[in-house]
Amino acid sequence: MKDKKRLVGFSFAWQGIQFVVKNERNFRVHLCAAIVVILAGIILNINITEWSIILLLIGNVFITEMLNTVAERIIDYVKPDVHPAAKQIKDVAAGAVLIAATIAVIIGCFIFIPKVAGLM
Ligand SMILES: Nc1ncnc2c1ncn2[C@@H]1O[C@H](COP(=O)(O)OP(=O)(O)OP(=O)(O)O)[C@@H](O)[C@H]1O
Repeated sequence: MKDKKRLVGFSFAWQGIQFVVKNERNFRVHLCAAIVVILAGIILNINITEWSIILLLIGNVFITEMLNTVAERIIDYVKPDVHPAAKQIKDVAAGAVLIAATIAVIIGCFIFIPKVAGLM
């Protein structure tokens, strides 16, 4: 019984992931970027520490993007008229994504630029 409940829980979680992939353009952009970075990691043979950092950064961007979607959906569900609090919630959530993505790009450059430069 507990196992069945756990499986149903996973299925709802999977539906949540499918939802953002299907409905959130920005999530798809991050997903494509993650695939490119993973391919680059394979080609450039990055080490286990670098993989750990890259995967943490990718996960961080995905999670932040999903929480941004949660904030947007809650506001849209509650359907306020245009309201400063609604604007602040959406803007802060979007700001979190921007910070996560910017840090991922900067650290990605730290890891990949020396490797690409080493090939030249
Ligand atoms: N109810 C509202 N009241 C005030 N400002 C709002 C409201 N809804 C949205 N906004 C403003 O419009 C911006 C864009 O909102 P929107 O819901 O289109 O999200 P988005 O960031 O474009 O996300 P997505 O493209 O993923 O839907 C918000 O960041 C916010 O500044």
